[in-house]
Amino acid sequence: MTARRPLIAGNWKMNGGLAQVDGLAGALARRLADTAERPFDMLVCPPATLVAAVAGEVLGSPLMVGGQDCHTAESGAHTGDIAAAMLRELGASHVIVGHSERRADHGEDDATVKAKAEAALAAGLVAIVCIGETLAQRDAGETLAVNRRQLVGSLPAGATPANTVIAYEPVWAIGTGRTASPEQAQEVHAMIRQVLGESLGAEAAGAMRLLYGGSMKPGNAAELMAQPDIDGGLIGGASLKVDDFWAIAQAVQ
Ligand SMILES: O=C(CO)COP(=O)(O)O
Repeated sequence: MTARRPLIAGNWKMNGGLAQVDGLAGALARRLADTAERPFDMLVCPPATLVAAVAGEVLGSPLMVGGQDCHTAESGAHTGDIAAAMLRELGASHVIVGHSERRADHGEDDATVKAKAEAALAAGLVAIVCIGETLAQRDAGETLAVNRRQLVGSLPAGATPANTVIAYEPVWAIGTGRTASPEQAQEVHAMIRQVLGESLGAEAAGAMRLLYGGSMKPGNAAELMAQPDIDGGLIGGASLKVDDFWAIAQAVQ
């Protein structure tokens, strides 16, 4: 089995301002620089308005910067939208696509998410493709089927372990303080890796990073990331506090 380097990714969502450029991103970059042993990669995804400032702040440090969304097109008449290449030009290396909040708030379906992920790859960004079931779907016993459908429908053509990360984020666990149990998360992650194997082959599936997201905190990160198919976290609320985000990274074994 290929060793997968854990990825600790923070999704700031629509939070943060100029104060967080130094106070959050800068602080994390300094901690990373001061840490000799660092068995993980770390990424922050601030709002688009802060990507350039954060990228400038952390330049030369191991801390990576990503966007939270991109358009499917390279450019054009799409008021208010952002192209993947624009994020890349600012210094971003990653972009989140298909977050459940965007699927809900902006009606993004799997085909749109796939097109966004492909736009990200074309621009040289790593796509973090999000999937996850609602509580109603889980209660109806549809968890594995829903996640399989979303994964197959959202996976970009040309996905490799180097350019694509999958994030499993059960909608009912996001921002609720109610996290999936390690067993619940692992069950879905194992299915994801199996489905990836069917479309990409066993070697690529074994090397691709699968993140868990949904109320990941310092107190539950270790047991989640100890699961065989969980390779890090996509963290919302706890990524807005330097100490909490750092503590989650320290939970990597
Ligand atoms: O949606 C998430 C990350 O993308 C998870 O958010 P919380 O960590 O706040 O539950």
